[in-house]
Amino acid sequence: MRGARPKTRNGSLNADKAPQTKSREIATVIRRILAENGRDYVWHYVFAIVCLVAVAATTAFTAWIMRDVINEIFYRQRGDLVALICLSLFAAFVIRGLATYGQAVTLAKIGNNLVARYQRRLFDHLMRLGMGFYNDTRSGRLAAQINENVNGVRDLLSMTLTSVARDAVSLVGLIAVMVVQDPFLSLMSLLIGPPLIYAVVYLMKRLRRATREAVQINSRLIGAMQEATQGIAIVKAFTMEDVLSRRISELVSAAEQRANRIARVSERLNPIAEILAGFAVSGVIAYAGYRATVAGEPPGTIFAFITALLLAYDPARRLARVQVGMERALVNARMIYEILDLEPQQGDSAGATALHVKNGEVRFDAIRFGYAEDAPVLRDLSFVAAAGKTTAIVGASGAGKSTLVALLQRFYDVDAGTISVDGQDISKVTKKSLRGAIAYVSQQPYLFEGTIRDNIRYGRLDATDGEIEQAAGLAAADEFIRQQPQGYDTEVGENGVTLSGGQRQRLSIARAIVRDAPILLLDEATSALDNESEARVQQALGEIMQGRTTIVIAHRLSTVVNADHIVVLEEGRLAEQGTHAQLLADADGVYARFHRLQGGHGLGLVDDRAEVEEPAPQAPEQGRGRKTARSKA
Ligand SMILES: Nc1ncnc2c1ncn2[C@@H]1O[C@H](COP(=O)(O)OP(=O)(O)OP(=O)(O)O)[C@@H](O)[C@H]1O
Repeated sequence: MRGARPKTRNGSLNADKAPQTKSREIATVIRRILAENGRDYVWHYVFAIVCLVAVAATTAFTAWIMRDVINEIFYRQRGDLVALICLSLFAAFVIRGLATYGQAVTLAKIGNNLVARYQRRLFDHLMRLGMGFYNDTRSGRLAAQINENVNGVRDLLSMTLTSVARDAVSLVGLIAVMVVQDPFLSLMSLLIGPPLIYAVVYLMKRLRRATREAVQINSRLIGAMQEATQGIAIVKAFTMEDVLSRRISELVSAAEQRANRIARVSERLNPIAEILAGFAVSGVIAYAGYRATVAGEPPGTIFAFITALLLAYDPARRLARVQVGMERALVNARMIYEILDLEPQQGDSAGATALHVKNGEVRFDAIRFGYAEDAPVLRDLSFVAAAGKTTAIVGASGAGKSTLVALLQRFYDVDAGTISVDGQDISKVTKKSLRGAIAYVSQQPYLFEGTIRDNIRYGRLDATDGEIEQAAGLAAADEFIRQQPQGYDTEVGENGVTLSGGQRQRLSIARAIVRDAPILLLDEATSALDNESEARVQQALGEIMQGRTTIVIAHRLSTVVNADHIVVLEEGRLAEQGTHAQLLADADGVYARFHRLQGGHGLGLVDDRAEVEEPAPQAPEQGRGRKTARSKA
């Protein structure tokens, strides 16, 4: 059952592993990209290939025709052929221009569509990955890596196509022209092939590691910048600007160094290729010059040969370079597939059915759970949150309260025991139906890009505007929403920065009200609320708790006192449970002890004096409780 826990780290993006890429992996990855996407682009590819072959053919033709230009026009003085040769040359250039345009636009279209496809696919996949993945992955870094890598998938395909269909075909055509014109000279020129291939293979190896490191450092840098700007208030409050600037500056330097290293390695190909080409061209000219001067050979053949040789140099250099570029694209594509190949966790079990909630009783039965194998967080925990009642969970920080709430929503799977809703094991029902039956108000409300109305509507997508406004009214949010510049249609800033903590909290309560779910999970906010808005939030929560099974991680004394049932956790175990009065009655109990020692401030409780109704005195210790309560009045 153990699922999306740190084990997913194995597939996490931060692993700094060196890729064991073999050259056939390029073929494997390209085959996979083609198998997954190729079918939809067949006609686009056919058109692009026709264009690329036209480019190659016209290029070879311009070299070929040079022999007739020299021999027929200049050497034999055939004026009648001038028009024909010039027209055919002009036609070749026109065709080449149009074909180049056609292939470039088609390839760009395929490439852009591929990028869009992979972006959609990645996001859909990310939404399905378990919480364990997000525990291990920094969101800014992830976004930067996706952005950087997704282009690699596009480049890999377009580079392959361009290099194979245009450059390889051009090269073959031009070599054919060379061989037909002069086989001996061709052999001489082709001698530079083996050292060039050796240089490419050597450089590719060097480049592979540098590329992966560069992607990782760049995404770390962009992620760090994003985190610094997101936490700008803390940065300023703690005057962290200089420290962060220094840290970012180190990352910037590292990224700069990697980029320089990549440039040095990949650009090394240019001087190597130039030297080899210079060797071939000067060798050919020397030999041809000898034949022309000593043997008196007409210049046409040699001229056509040299034209073909010079024209062949470009595609040959590009083909060599494309190998280097492909190496980078391959690293990018592999990193994309590392994310896509991560198994989504907490999938629905085979034969999972929809959860049917009648009363909404939630039962935790002998739960055991830990985020890591050898660090249990919850141990043999059993209790029942009665249908339609409020159950408060209290316990010291780190006792496992939030973990409990996460398990009920199946963010993680339990290691042992069962959680059931109305007798149905939650691991055997669909996640969608389970989460559909739960409305969750988190301690730190999260607002998404969009308007206030959109943010409330995320509770239930088919909610009408009327229902949204009614929910906002119940959450005591309607008034401040109407005071916003565009009312309900006001765009919220990033995570609602333009709203106060209390306002954000009330919007998230409105979202939960709109959901209209039978089970309510509340992680009470203790911060960011002034007395007035806290009272309003309390009142709003009171509204929606009516008649629903509510499990609340209680921080306020009033919530605990008024709860129907209190569950006290200690180091992941059930320490005791009962009502406030029952728990206080046991003077040696954990709850009473904390209450006594800390006068109501213990157990993570907040002293919200104005809210607390004085409980009936039942035990001597309760006198202290009352004292606290009374002093609040
Ligand atoms: N995502 C996580 N990965 C690993 N360990 C975690 C994770 N979340 C929580 N823990 C650990 O699990 C234990 C219980 O944490 P939990 O958040 O459930 O406590 P809590 O009772 O809600 O605390 P608080 O009142 O401070 O929010 C802690 O020791 C914590 O370090």
